[in-house]
Amino acid sequence: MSAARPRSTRLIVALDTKDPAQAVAWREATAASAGAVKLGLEFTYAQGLDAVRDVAGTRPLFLDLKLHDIPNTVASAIGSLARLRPAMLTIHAAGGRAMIAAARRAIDESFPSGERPLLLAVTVLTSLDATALHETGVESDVADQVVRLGRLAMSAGADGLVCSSHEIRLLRDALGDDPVLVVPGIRPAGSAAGDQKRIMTPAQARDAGADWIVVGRPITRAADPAAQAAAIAAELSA
Ligand SMILES: O=c1ccn([C@@H]2O[C@H](COP(=O)(O)O)[C@@H](O)[C@H]2O)c(=O)[nH]1
Repeated sequence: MSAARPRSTRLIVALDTKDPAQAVAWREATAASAGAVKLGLEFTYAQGLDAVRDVAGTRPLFLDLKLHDIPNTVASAIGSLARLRPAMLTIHAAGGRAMIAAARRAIDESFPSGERPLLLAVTVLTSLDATALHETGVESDVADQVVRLGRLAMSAGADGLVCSSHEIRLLRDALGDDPVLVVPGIRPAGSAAGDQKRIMTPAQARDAGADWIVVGRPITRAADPAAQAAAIAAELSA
């Protein structure tokens, strides 16, 4: 394991809506508390790439489209996304070594140096527990599968991983401090889990070593999204 480096844990707010005006309102309400905005499948399929660019505005963009296809298609898709200048973009590690390596090459070829997004590989979705994972034919337990896919993705050229808080320490032990760990499945104490299965609080994720936490509904469904985002940011820096 490499020498520890100082880390702070920052907040990404997930703007999960089909409505551009709503997304902009959440972006503005959380601007003082969040270090980046996430736009993903819901918004992109509803409104298209130009709207993604407009809603992100000048905020760092976590473009969470979770690409998963044959290597040539993923590489071409990344070329099409380059005009959005995302700060981070996601692929599924389960797409395999050749797909991850093709994504790496596509980023290096499609983006000017200095403007390349972090290539993040999703390991095991935070909505999956052991039973749901086994139903897909994977017999390992969740943690082993996350570490297996994490090793694969990092050795194939990813910059970081999407995982739950439960696997952060295992990934750090296996891969050291280099991978950027982006962690959804975050629930402030008392929040409904919804469809998320592997959850922790913001402070727990910070203490485990997350670089970024991703929070959607606990902020966007709060009566006061600005106040909720500020409370999460305060919990991270406490
Ligand atoms: O494994 C994953 C990968 C991505 N996500 C995304 O994070 C947010 C979480 O939203 P909540 O409303 O806080 O549950 C959402 O945009 C997901 O697409 C994830 O949850 N798990």
